[in-house]
Amino acid sequence: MRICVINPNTAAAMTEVIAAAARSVARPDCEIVAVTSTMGPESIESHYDEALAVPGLLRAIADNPGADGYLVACFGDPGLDAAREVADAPVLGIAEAAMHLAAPLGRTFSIVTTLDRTIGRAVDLVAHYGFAGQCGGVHACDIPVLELETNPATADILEKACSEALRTDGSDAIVLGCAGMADLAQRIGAAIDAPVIDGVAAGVGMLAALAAMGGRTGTASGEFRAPPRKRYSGALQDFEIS
Ligand SMILES: O=C(O)C[C@H]1NC(=O)NC1=O
Repeated sequence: MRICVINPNTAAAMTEVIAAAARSVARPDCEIVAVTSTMGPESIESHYDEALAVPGLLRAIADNPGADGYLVACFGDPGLDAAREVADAPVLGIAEAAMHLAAPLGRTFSIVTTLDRTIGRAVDLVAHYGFAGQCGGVHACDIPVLELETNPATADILEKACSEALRTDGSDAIVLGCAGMADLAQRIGAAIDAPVIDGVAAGVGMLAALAAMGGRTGTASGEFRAPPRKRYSGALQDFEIS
C-alpha cells in the first residue's frame, strides 16, 4: 500500500514534520510518500494563499500516480474537490479527516488553528463536512504557520490555547488546525488530559482503511470523474495534468 501525503505549501521543513506524523501511524505494509509542493506560497494563511496553492497541489498529485490514497496536508483542505478529479485514488483533506476522527471521542470538539484570520475557513469546513452540531468552537493560537517550528514557546502557547478552548467551549476533544502542529498532538493530549487529533495521522489511518476496502473516487459517471479537456492560457498554458 502507498499513501501520498502532500504539503501544498513550499516549506520543505514542514513536510518533514508532516512525514514523521504520517509514518508514526502508518501500517508496516504502508509506504508513505511525502511531497512538498514545487510552486505557490511558502505557507497558507489566507484565501489568497489557498487559491495559489492549488496548482502546486494538483501538479504533485499528477507527478505521483498510482498511490492508493492522497492526503492534502493543509488544514484549509485547499483544492480538495479538484484533487479528486485528478487523482486515481481516494483523496482526503486533513481538516476533513480530523473532524471525522474527533467526532466519536466526545459530544463536541474544539478546533485550534494558527492565525485568527483562518478561523472563518475552519468554520466553513465544519459546516461543509456536516459537523456544525459537534464543533464547540474554533480558536486561534496566533502563531504564524512557519513560526510553529521556530518559536521555542510554540508548545506552551498551543497547550494553553487548547486548554482554554476546552474550558470555553465545554468540549471533549481538540482538533489541531494546522499540519505543522502534527508533532505536538501527543504531548498536548497528555498535558491537557484530553484527546488531541492531528489531521495528518487521522488522514493516513482513514486512507489506509479506504484502500483496504477498495474505496475509490472518480468513477466514470461520478462528479469527480476526470475534467473535460480544454485549452488553458497564460501561466497555466502548459499545465496539462489530466
Ligand atoms: O490554515 C492554516 O493556518 C494551516 C495551514 N496552512 C499551511 O500552510 N498549512 C496548514 O495546515
